[in-house]
Amino acid sequence: MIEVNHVIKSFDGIRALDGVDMHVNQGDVYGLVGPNGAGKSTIIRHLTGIYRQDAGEIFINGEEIFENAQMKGKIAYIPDEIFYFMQANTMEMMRYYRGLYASFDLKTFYRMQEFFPNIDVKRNIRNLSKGMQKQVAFWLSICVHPEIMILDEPVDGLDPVMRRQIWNILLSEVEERNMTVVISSHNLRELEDVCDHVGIMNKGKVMIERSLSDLQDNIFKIQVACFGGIPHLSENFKILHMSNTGRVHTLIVRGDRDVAVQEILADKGEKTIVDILPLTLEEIFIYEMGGADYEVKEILF
Ligand SMILES: Nc1ncnc2c1ncn2[C@@H]1O[C@H](COP(=O)(O)OP(=O)(O)OP(=O)(O)O)[C@@H](O)[C@H]1O
Repeated sequence: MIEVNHVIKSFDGIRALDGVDMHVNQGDVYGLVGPNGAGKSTIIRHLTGIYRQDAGEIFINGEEIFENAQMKGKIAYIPDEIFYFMQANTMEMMRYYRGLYASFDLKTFYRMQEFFPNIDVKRNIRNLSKGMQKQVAFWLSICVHPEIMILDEPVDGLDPVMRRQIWNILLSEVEERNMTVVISSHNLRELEDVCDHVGIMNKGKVMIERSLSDLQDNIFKIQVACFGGIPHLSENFKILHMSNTGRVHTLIVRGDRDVAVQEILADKGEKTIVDILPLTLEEIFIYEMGGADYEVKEILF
């Protein structure tokens, strides 16, 4: 269980984190999304005990993480920019991980070698491609059998087959051992397939935190074919976006979908055609960020 209560962090007077609240239960696969500079990597560096917050609380399984070596031994972290020692090859890094993590499982290391056929374990890792370096980081981290895995842009730079493989391995660890996963990524299409919870960050805060299914239930696209102008919805709904083509109106709405249909039929008559369409995580992100004043601007020349 990860609990973050009102965490604040400033760098040179700039607030990178401005009161972050975040909750991740054991066994959750939690996707952390947000625009560039939202504070995702900064909060991740707090969850891994690299940074100490200026204010607020961070508890992992009820314990503070900063300078808590025992708790850090239960967490595997793959940063966006991976560090390897100069001249080290995969075997040497594996021995380093074994020394660092009591839970490192040598059998898993050799068993998993077949998943990474392109990695020459005797070759200097720094000479491997960026994607191969990511593979090694993932391979070593999985062998730790961590309670919590924290990943910053985990599949960035990996080819499609390897991406699928990495997600499969990750999800089977979640299923078999109830591992908790926090993933920061801009690849919302892939996150949607693996995450069960989502936190949307903006300007140093988590502005929305929900299960993915709740999030998708609560915001939807509604298409209404009707005469007599824009369909009306009560104040119980927030309309995030509206457009129309002829007499077909498309609304992106936050609220209860059944009630929305009832209200539109009451407003426009029973013969009105109302169609409800689910939104992808990427669409939800774009519309929610539009409401938070960060939207795709029309380009006019
Ligand atoms: N070590 C640092 N020193 C100074 N400013 C920092 C430092 N780390 C982060 N920041 C600032 O904190 C803010 C949040 O940065 P962060 O890297 O956490 O964003 P992010 O959400 O991970 O962005 P991205 O999606 O681009 O990776 C930015 O304004 C960044 O410039």
